[in-house]
Amino acid sequence: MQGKLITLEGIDGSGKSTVVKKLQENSELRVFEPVFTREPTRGTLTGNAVENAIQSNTDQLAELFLFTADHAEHLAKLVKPALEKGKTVISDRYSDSRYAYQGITLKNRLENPLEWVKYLHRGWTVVPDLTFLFDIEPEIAVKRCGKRGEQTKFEKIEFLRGVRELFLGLAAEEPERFVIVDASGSPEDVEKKVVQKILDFVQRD
Ligand SMILES: Nc1ncnc2c1ncn2[C@@H]1O[C@H](COP(=O)(O)OP(=O)(O)OP(=O)(O)O)[C@@H](O)[C@H]1O
Ligand SMILES: Cc1cn([C@H]2C[C@H](O)[C@@H](COP(=O)(O)O)O2)c(=O)[nH]c1=O
Repeated sequence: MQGKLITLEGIDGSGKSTVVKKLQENSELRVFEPVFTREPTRGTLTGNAVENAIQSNTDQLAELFLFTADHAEHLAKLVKPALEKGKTVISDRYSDSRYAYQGITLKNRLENPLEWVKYLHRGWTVVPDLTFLFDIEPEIAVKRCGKRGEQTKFEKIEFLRGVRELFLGLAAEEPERFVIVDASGSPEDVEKKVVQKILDFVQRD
């Protein structure tokens, strides 16, 4: 039986990675031996190329193709093999980040960047079964990012305001796939909401 793909999305500083670390230590989830992963990937040719692109003044269209190449490698080498073995895969960021972030970075390059980026994925990507959208005010998120050290070009309030709106629009288009989580609470509160929903979802079938 095909495994389930669960993704966590949200603007920088919304607390996804903090909750993922808690999910990895959660004894109730450990029973399902989920495969934890992320985009951009780490320690891969494509992930390293993306990391370099983020740190430099890369052309936004080139950056989109690098993120998308990383997604293709991620699908081929990790996501699809795990799902085919019936594993539950939990990814910290996935394609909805590309739609939301590059939907903004490319807004002056393409007529309808969000739709074009979605089209780029059509026919070969794997659509998640369940996506948690960590929703938070960009002002709070950027303040959190500030506490953890150097900031990337994406961690700017006005930019993240646009990204947040695109994320919320994606969730409104697919209410059966998205669970919007108020990410302004404590890590423990957010983790509790996410864990319960995952348990309900994985045990449902
Ligand atoms: N619920 C929370 N309340 C207060 N601070 C938090 C909360 N969750 C995470 N943080 C802090 O905010 C910062 C960003 O958290 P984290 O890295 O988990 O966010 P993220 O969504 O994964 O960000 P990015 O997408 O940029 O990696 C960290 O310093 C973390 O300790
Ligand atoms: C997958 C993906 C990510 N991004 C952006 C979002 C973040 O600002 C950075 C790195 O992500 P991390 O969670 O902080 O490691 O990259 C993007 O613009 N497009 C994407 O497809």
